[in-house]
Amino acid sequence: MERQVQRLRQAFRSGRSRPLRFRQQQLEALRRMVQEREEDILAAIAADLSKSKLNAYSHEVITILGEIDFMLANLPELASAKPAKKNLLTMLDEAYLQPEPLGVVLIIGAWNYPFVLIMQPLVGAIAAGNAAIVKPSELSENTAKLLAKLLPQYLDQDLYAVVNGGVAETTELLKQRFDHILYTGNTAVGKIVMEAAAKHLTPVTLELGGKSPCYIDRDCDLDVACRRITWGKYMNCGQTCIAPDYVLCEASLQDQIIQKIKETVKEFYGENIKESPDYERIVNLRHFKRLQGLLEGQKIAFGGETDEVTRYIAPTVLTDVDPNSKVMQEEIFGPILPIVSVKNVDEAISFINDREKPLALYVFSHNNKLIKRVIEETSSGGVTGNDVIMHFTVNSLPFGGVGASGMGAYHGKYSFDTFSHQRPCLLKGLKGESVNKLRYPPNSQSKLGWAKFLLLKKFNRAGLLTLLVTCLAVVAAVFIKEYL
Ligand SMILES: NC(=O)C1=CN([C@@H]2O[C@H](COP(=O)(O)OP(=O)(O)OC[C@H]3O[C@@H](n4cnc5c(N)ncnc54)[C@H](O)[C@@H]3O)[C@@H](O)[C@H]2O)C=CC1
Ligand SMILES: CCCCCCCCCCCCC/C=C/C(=O)O
Repeated sequence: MERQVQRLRQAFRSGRSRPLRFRQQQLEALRRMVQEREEDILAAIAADLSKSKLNAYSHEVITILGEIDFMLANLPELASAKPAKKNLLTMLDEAYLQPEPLGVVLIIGAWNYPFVLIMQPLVGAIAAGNAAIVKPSELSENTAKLLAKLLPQYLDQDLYAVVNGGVAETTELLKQRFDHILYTGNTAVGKIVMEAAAKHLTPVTLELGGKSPCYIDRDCDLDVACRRITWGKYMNCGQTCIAPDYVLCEASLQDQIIQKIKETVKEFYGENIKESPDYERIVNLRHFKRLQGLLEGQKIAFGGETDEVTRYIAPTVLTDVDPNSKVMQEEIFGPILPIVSVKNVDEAISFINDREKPLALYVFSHNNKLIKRVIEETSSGGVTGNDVIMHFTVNSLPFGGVGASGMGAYHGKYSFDTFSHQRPCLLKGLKGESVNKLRYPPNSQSKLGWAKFLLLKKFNRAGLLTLLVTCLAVVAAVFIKEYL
């Protein structure tokens, strides 16, 4: 592994990944890969997650094609130097921010959206001019194998590599020195990644999970709210990092919500959910058993059927859930939706604030002021009002967590920035020493006065005019002294 990282570092140092034309070519090759190998990609995702090809396309492929198109359309602007504001001491100089690639970056993906979670960060890493190693999850082995086969066929092999494997291989990989690590997965492993990165002072982006709450206000269209929640909760069989984890609402709403979600489940998946091409399965037996454990001792409003052989768990709603029960202590990551009753929005806000900061927060209400208040008085990675999941799809919004749900963010411009260093550059000429004398020793009261004036003074319009005249006078004096 050490050799592999060295090989990538050498290729990065050659400067090959930097020219915009090269980055564009690699992104175009990536798009060609997705288009030409679409069938293989859909089949791999389908096999990993018991997912229909149609859903594999809309959950994963669309996102990546959109991200590549965004980068290709915006790369020249994103990569360009941005002029910076100057102070009076540097007003004749050139000041700008120059985005530069970080070097060799590592991207570690999770199994639940195995294609998106590798490809979307990779698009950002390439666009920003880096070399990259990607490590897909071993739990989604079909997609992992396919990525290891396809990426070298389309991308520059000296700059981009795939490492496959489980804990042992990832542990070995994490011993190497990288210039950035973007990790997606659970919080416990997030800490392991951060600890390993600290040994090399490598910055990290951690895309973690958490329990994303969903508050339903009394003043709300419950039909619409329940349809949207049903979609976001049971998509991918609940194995979505930003799925609504649990519902908070007043006790009087509980029965209606249960009824409406039940009707929507029937509308979406039919009478026989097991036969529905739109309903996935739990990824493996360990997670299946974990989820079965969360159902123990709970009051099941509907659903609750399980089948170990196919790892099927029916869309389930739990009612009157005790906030101290196990299902409310860990991220559910499955098709189980607990409803916890609260007296009012104040109690909902306290409930949310008493727990770790979630990755997403959802509020449903006709009352925009209430939505804004919940946003104002809580914290979370992202928010969608009157819907779920959808903030993920807006690539002008950074995607990431806060506190225990992660650090850093990506998507669109934010991916480019995550994998770039914004290098501050100040370019001065070699003239103007008479002004510079103000900052050279020996210091004096009058020099300090000038320094205060030039660096601290705030000007109104009239002041600015006076200043302009003063500056012109200074420039004229300098000019006369140095040239005449
Ligand atoms: N914030 C986000 O964008 C997302 C967050 N997630 C979160 O990820 C979690 C689910 O993913 P996991 O089950 O963790 O996926 P996972 O089991 O696929 O693990 C994630 C990655 O970590 C590696 N890994 C596992 N154990 C390791 C160890 N001891 N040392 C080093 N590397 C190790 C795996 O090989 C894999 O590549 C959920 O909490 C979910 O909310 C999932 C998707 C997106
Ligand atoms: C008109 C069709 C619109 C289809 C929109 C589909 C949006 C699906 C978004 C998938 C969400 C993936 C979220 C990934 C989170 C995670 O990695 O867990």
